[in-house]
Amino acid sequence: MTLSSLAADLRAEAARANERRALVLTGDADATRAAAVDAIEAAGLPIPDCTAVSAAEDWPFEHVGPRKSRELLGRTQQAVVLDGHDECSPNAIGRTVGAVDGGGLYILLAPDLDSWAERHDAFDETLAVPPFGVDDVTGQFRRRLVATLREHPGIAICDVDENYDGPEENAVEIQDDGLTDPWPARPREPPEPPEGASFPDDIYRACETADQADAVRELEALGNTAAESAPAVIVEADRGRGKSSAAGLAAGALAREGRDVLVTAPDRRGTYELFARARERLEAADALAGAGENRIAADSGGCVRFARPPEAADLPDDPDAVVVDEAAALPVSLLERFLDGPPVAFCTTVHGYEGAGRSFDVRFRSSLADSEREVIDIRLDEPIRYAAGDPVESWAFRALLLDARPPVDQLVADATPETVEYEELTPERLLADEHLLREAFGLLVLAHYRTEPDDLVRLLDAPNLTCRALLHEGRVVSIALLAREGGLCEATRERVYRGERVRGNMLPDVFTSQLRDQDGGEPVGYRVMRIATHHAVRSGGLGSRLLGEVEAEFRASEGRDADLRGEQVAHAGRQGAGERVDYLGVGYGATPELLDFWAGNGYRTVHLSTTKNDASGEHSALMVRPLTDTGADLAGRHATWFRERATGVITGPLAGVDPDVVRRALRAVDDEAVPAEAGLSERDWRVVVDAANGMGSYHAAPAAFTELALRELILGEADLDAEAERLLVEKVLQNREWEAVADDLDHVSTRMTMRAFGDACEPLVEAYGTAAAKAHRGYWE
Ligand SMILES: CC(=O)SCCNC(=O)CCNC(=O)[C@H](O)C(C)(C)COP(=O)(O)OP(=O)(O)OC[C@H]1O[C@@H](n2cnc3c(N)ncnc32)[C@H](O)[C@@H]1OP(=O)(O)O
Ligand SMILES: Nc1ncnc2c1ncn2[C@@H]1O[C@H](COP(=O)(O)OP(=O)(O)OP(=O)(O)O)[C@@H](O)[C@H]1O
Repeated sequence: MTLSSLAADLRAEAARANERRALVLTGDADATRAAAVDAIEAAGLPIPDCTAVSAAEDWPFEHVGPRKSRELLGRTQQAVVLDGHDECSPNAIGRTVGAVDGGGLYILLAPDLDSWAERHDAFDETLAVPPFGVDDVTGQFRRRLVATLREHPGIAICDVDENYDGPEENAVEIQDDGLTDPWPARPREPPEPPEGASFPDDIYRACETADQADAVRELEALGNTAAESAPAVIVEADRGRGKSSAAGLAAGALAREGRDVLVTAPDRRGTYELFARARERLEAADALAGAGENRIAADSGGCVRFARPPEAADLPDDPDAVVVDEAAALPVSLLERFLDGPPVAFCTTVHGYEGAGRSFDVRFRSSLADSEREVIDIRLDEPIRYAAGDPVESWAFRALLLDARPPVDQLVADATPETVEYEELTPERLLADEHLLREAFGLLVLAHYRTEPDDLVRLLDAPNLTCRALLHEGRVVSIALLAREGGLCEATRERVYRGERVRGNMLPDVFTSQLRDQDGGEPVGYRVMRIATHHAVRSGGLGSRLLGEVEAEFRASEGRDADLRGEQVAHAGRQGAGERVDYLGVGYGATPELLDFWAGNGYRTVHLSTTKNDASGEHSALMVRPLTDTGADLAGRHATWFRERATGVITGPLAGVDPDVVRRALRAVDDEAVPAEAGLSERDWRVVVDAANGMGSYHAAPAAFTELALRELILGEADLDAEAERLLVEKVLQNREWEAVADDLDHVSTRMTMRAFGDACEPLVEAYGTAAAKAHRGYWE
């Protein structure tokens, strides 16, 4: 069999079953590239519908660079060539494989499969974070990838000779023909418009599958603005089931009725299909009044418009309905904000390339249940691009662990801090036990809305990462992914101080370049990149136990020789085994609950970022738990600097932040960062004492109140209740107007707020007042 006939057979079989087939061409880079073009021609695939993702540029069809694979998301092509010679990232595989249509070919180019794992490519370079070099990156992911390619049906593997000069010669050795002799696909019946539907028939006739028509029928609820409790429609599907299109058809129908539909998604490009469907429906009804980049308008006055997630959550211009596409890739705190608005649809990919529907389910369902919303669930199963059971999709799920999930609830329900074992999950251990790997990765996916296939390589191959877990009867119930940071040599520290970025060293980078600490990159820290406890056993102390175990393990390094540091660590093997660790740290999107968790485990605030995370709208909190004297020095000076800049940044860039975030971040600042004396003058104290007695005003000595508020929010010696603390944050630190504070605290009048402010001053005088201050109290008695 020649490459030509194999390509033609694969294509014919794919077309018959409306499935895809994969063709892996291995060997010399140029030879495999030439063979890929020949295979596409021999298969008779139309050139305009083919794309190569490759660092090489000489292709007879569309070509995108290896870092631009995102451009294929949501698109449909007849063939996609992923050129793995220069780099091969799981994200690129995930994004490209879903773009191939039924009847098409997915072509993967790779070096010799037996030695692929040992080679280093450009993607490996991104994993080699200082002080590690690319040689420290292992090839475990590729080893596993090769095994899955060899095991799965529907995947042809051919070795291409270095002197390849045409598909008809014997220049290709077929290792596996990948043919499965499938049943022909059953023809798809066009769906009928359902009875009693309120959207016009043409909307339903435009649906591709019965599942999609059912989804659109349920999405009619978005027009239900009169309902007592506005509905929340959840649309879940794997990729390519037409959920974005369903939302687009519904949005088009609503706009035609004159409704204002606000659409949001983590990435504007991902809403291309949604807008395309809405626009087609308006055009078909001759109702399109205009189309701009982020807005299409109907002649009824309705529209479909896009806003980025944090802005959309403010519900600009009061939309009549909201569609959140790829909702699983957004943080829950942001999704919750849509529950205060009009009818809303959340569309999520169940087994996606970024964010997973399962995690959305686990994390967001309880918020939905607590809301007043009527919840309508829709699931689309029938694939549109290709038939159900497509072997290439099955392979991609397995190879990238897209369907990895934590253990089922029943197996871990009895886990407590007493029943679990603390363990290091080494890549070798995870690879030897596919169950464990799936459970561990499944739990990590839950930990963070942005976990993506590339994280699998990081887990298996990155020299700076290490994984610890608690296991209950062999099942992972709590997991932490730790990144080794710092220990940078002087030259690197100097470069960072001068503004150069240093990869994979988040805390040292912020300490040095943003916070101007020339020595901030010297101590060695382990940053908790991700931590997650199985949802069935949260709040049972497991997360804290895991952090406690990590601390005990790394604290044991205290007595170690401090000479084994810096660049030398790279030679000490993965994660620099044996070096002394100065601190544990963490940086995360700050919410009141998470701040409590970290503070409760002894982590102390050293920074609150002044800019918001693009996707979540949250500010990052950076916290540190020192383990050695060097770590304590670092933590101590940063805590002091944070206290010193706190008033300036809280009145400025953090003025709009949730006061509970500010309160808890400040309470987690080390008490040592606060000077022994409050430093108020006698007159300042008189103003404060008078304020406590309802006289004078905050404006008589704002700096004195600011100093006292900050002191109390860190030390808590006056033991104010939560409401009084919020008042101090909003009025004194964030400098909001009395009306705004009264409104936010649900006070009936500003007078009530001012009185509450006076009441809060009394315990401050008691806790921190000088003798003279206390004496002045006598004046009012
Ligand atoms: C770097 C990062 O990864 S930050 C992101 C952390 N991970 C996540 O948010 C993933 C989802 N959440 C989880 O997996 C868990 O809630 C964790 C890891 C945050 C905490 O693990 P648990 O095993 O529940 O911790 P543990 O039982 O020791 O402590 C729970 C305490 O943390 C706090 N807490 C933190 N997050 C939450 C939350 N979402 N809801 C309620 N309490 C929370 C509370 O103070 C809670 O105490 P309580 O139950 O008495 O109210
Ligand atoms: N009703 C429809 N009319 C025309 N094309 C459709 C329709 N529904 C789906 N498609 C096509 O099928 C493909 C998948 O649809 P869509 O993007 O809506 O699905 P999805 O579930 O959001 O998938 P993904 O997560 O891959 O973007 C797209 O190429 C789209 O053009």
